[in-house]
Amino acid sequence: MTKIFKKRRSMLYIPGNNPAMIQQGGVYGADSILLDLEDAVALNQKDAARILVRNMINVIDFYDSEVCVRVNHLSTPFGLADLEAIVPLQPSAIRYPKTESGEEVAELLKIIEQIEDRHGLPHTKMTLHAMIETAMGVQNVFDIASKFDRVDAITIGGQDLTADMNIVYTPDGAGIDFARKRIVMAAKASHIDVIDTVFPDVNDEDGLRRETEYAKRIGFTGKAVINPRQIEIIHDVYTPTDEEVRKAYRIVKEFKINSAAGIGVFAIDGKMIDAPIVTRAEYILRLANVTVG
Ligand SMILES: CC(=O)SCCNC(=O)CCNC(=O)[C@H](O)C(C)(C)COP(=O)(O)OP(=O)(O)OC[C@H]1O[C@@H](n2cnc3c(N)ncnc32)[C@H](O)[C@@H]1OP(=O)(O)O
Ligand SMILES: O=C([O-])CC(=O)C(=O)O
Ligand SMILES: [Mg+2]
Repeated sequence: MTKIFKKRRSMLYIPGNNPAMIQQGGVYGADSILLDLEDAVALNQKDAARILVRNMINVIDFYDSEVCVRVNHLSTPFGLADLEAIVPLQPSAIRYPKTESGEEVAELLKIIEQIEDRHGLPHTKMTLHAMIETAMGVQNVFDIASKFDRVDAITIGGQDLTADMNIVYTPDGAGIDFARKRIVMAAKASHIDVIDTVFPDVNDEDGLRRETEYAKRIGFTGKAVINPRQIEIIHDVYTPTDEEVRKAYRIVKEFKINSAAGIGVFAIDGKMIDAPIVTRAEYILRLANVTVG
């Protein structure tokens, strides 16, 4: 099953203990909202955040945004309570932090499914996003990405990963470049979404654009966001330009005509067109919601 074309360019974190931000969360047009019970919430606010998210999630209008909840890790005193409170409400996805192995995902899914069984819920509606943000997670990422139908996205958490590696997070991303590429490859081999880490300086628009363009170039399908001001830049980077769409349309159209005439390879403006180039063009058209008649 190919699940990679879900529209998930931007995923906006909202601290789970901030009712005003949650209330407003849907108006910014993010593709996804990430209601956070984990690192945006102070230890002494964990219970309050869980109750707030539980009470607000199904009464607030988040418009067209997909709604996901980031829970705490099961090794903390909060993880199980988070799942018990949130799974019955069936957000679009649970984002699970610091995922380190396929065994851990299997254990997590077992707990989620037991909760769903108790509430008479199917095991098919809500998905799981595994965050890869430790060196061990990077080592085991293919198992995490490929073994479970319910894992429909993986993400890199650059802040935690650099902390785990005892290195400094730098805007050039040098320390996490290997991890980024390895995580992308695991996602591509598993045909799931792959979301880049947050860009922490909300005032540095050029830096955000540069990092997003790089992440897109190496294969990420979207990016986590900490502030509404970051959404527009990310959508701009991830939305094909008119020129790209026109070019892709021409490639697919001429490919159809040529294939009908038994021709598999031809040239447009001197550049060779064959099957993989058509596949890339079709991807652009799908992102732009354009069909070739
Ligand atoms: C490493 C990690 O785990 S990252 C994920 C966890 N971190 C988070 O969730 C952080 C979320 N972001 C934030 O808390 C804030 O954006 C900060 C602290 C980064 C910056 O705060 P500020 O400089 O005060 O933001 P700013 O001045 O741009 O806020 C403007 C408006 O946007 C709102 N806003 C800011 N961030 C968010 C957000 N993430 N979600 C929804 N609304 C937001 C503010 O409430 C404010 O609304 P108002 O004008 O109605 O009062
Ligand atoms: O990038 C994210 O999604 C935020 C995060 O948890 C991290 O960087 O550790
Ligand atoms: Mg993290």
